[in-house]
Amino acid sequence: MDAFVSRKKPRLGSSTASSKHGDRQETPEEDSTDVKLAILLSLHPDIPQERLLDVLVSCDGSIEAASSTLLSLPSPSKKLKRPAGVQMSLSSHYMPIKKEEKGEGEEDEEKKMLPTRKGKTLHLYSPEDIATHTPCTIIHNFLPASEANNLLEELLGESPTFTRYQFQLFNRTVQSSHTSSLYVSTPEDEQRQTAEYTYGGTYRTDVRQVLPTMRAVSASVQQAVNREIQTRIRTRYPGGKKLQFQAAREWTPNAAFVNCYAGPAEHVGFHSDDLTYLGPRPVIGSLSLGVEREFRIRRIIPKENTHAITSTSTSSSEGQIAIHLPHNSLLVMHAEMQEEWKHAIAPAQTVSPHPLAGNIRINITYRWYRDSLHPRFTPRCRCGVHTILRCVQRKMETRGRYMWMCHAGYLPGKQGCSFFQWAHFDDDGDPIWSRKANGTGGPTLSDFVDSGTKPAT
Ligand SMILES: O=C(O)CCC(=O)C(=O)O
Ligand SMILES: [Fe+2]
Repeated sequence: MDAFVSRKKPRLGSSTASSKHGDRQETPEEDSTDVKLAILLSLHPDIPQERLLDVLVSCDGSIEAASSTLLSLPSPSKKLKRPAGVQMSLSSHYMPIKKEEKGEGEEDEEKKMLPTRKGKTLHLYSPEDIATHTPCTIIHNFLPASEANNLLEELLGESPTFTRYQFQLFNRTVQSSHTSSLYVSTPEDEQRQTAEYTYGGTYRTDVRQVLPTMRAVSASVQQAVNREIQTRIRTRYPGGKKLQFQAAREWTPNAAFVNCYAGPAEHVGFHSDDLTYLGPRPVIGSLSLGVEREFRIRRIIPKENTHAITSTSTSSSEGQIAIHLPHNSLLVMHAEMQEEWKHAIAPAQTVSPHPLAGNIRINITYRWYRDSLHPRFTPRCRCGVHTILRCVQRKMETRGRYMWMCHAGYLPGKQGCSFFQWAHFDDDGDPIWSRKANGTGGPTLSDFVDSGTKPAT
């Protein structure tokens, strides 16, 4: 939620949003969002605080713009699930850009400018539009229908015991609106995840072993995601080459957050996924089941300062993009996503019930935790909490650089030790340590797909 910062707040010790789930990445340069939120709350007392915050983010922190956006929103009773009159294809909206701006490895730029506007949301449905205008690609009807239903039922069976994570927001401890759980491949990994990995500075207690259908499906996810990555590199990245710090190796998921949104109001606010174990330029495979919901994305780095790639219109005047995620769709968040965009699942006023799930949406985000970023290797700060990896997003002079920093300042009742260290990576995104790392070798997480054959180290 760092898009609306206009003045600096103390580096550490002041609270901001952070999560057990570990999926929020916010820079230390954030400011008095609480003041802005309080003003908005006084102007719009009937609108939930989280909604106000989302709109404030989408308006770059401008109270005036947020307030007029809120006034123009339909009242709850009028809101439609799929907005009427919304474009189903963008072909009629393309605006040409100059030929000389074309990059090698990029598709024809003629079609690429996107009519997003601040405070407005552009709805995208087709895989072609999504690939062209966002850092994501989507595969609809990804699994055979019966397998998708089996997976949905398997996870619906588990979801009543999922938990809400807690995080700090404006000096208050609040709970996530939706529930989730973390899945890994083996019982040993379950144990390691609870004992060794921290999320937002605390250990996770709710870690589970992948269930049979989920494991079976992982192979298809792995295959499809790797295919999408290669297509993306070939067709969209400068010179047809992977991005700097993007892994060169095959993407092999070994951890997955399963999210449950039980009803239209459950949502997740704008965030970037935590890079601490994924490393820079990560790719995430996100499988949606049950009720269709809107995945909102918003660019946070001006296009001219990015490493790439997807050609949307120019930076600061862009609004949000909503990607519609129907049952059985696989969304791939590509390597440009986490550092340059934020994403959210927007609250909905209504949803169309799904025959098996009712009003519930289940989502699996398949992730690849790098062995080289196991917490035994990463820097420890003076207060004993694992450091977290962040990318500088706002500060112009250091934008795009990575840093290890203390997370304690974001925990309830804890002041950070202000530990800070620049992070260095090789071209494939594995860390280069200036001093000897904290540990050498040792067990790492097993891959979902071939954990049976991978030697236990
Ligand atoms: O539910 C989704 O599609 C996204 C969830 C998400 O952003 C996350 O788990 O980090
Ligand atoms: Fe996320």
